[in-house]
Amino acid sequence: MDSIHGSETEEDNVNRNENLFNDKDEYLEGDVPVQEGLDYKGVIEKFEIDPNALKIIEALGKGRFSQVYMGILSMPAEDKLVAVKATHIKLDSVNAIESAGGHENVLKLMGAITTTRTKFSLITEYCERGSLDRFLQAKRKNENFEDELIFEENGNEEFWKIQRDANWGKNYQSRRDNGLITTSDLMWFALQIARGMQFLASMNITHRNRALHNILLKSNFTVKVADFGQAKISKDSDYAYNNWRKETVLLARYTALESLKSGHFSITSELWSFGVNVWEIFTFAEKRPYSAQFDSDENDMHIHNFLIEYLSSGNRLSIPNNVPQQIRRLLSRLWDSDPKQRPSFQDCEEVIEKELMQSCPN
Ligand SMILES: Nc1ncnc2c1ncn2[C@@H]1O[C@H](COP(=O)(O)OP(=O)(O)OP(=O)(O)O)[C@@H](O)[C@H]1O
Repeated sequence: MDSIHGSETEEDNVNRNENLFNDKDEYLEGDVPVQEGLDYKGVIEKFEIDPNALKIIEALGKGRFSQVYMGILSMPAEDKLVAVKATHIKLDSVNAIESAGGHENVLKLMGAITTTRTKFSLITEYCERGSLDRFLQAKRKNENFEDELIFEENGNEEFWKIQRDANWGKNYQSRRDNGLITTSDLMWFALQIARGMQFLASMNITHRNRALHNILLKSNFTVKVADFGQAKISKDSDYAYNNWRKETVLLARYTALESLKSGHFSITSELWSFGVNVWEIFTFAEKRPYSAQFDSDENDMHIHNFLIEYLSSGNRLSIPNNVPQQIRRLLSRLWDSDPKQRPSFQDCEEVIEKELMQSCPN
């Protein structure tokens, strides 16, 4: 599947610039020392970027703690399109990001501005198709999804479209070029997330900030896990504590049962969250997880207790019909209440790769 490439369509850009804001001039003119109390760990010298080498082009979006711009970074050999994330929260994660940026499916840190701007900025590689949740939402909205699963009349056995139509596999590139995505593409996204997460796990980095909007997509359909480590906000001030509380509530829908109970995260709890990401992919991120059972304000603190009760009673997210049987089984194992029973990221990769070989052997 590594050879699969896609080109950007107009429709893919739907919503991408939805959150435009107009304060870039103010940002560009800022030239004061970084705010006092900003508790980032020192970025080693080679990562510090000269602000004069960076030109802001346009705003891309806004997170809860940050504003993101597209920019051009002048480098010795070439000029590069980059994303500039201006953030004012305390970060524990710069060192983690630095050391982790060596995998195809992990967002690459190009540098940081820590000394001369009003805002601390992280400069990362630019992902043309933006966040995966919005990309999928647009595909669903424009009916640009082709389900490749075929069920026998008795409904018990499933086949791949390619098993009934040998030409189907040959045309995947032109389908992508026409803006259509398929079940194989969904599995391809899931596989790449597993690879990125496996890499982070091998470096002992727990992602923690696991929602699908933190997964970004390049024009060639390469997935980049982003924003890892950034939820590790220190608890020693009221401000940070309140943000940490909000973060906990927002991420509860992605959090493993045992972590909801204990507040502790581990590689095995990351596996549960990965399962929720796969569920989001196959539901086109149309709704937040558990919104059928508990749809409320994002800051509703009750979600935490609700989920502990709901999941402890053995309930899980209901898996839609477009999920292939093997992936369905994988999800059930990822959501095992016993963390030891969960498959590893490597196991996940194997299962998804095997399915992809069936559905899209090209
Ligand atoms: N490297 C990037 N390339 C292209 N677009 C990006 C990049 N990073 C972020 N964006 C865009 O900017 C938006 C905001 O990103 P950001 O990471 O600040 O917030 P978020 O992840 O959506 O929310 P939060 O930080 O609150 O979890 C994203 O949804 C995405 O559309």
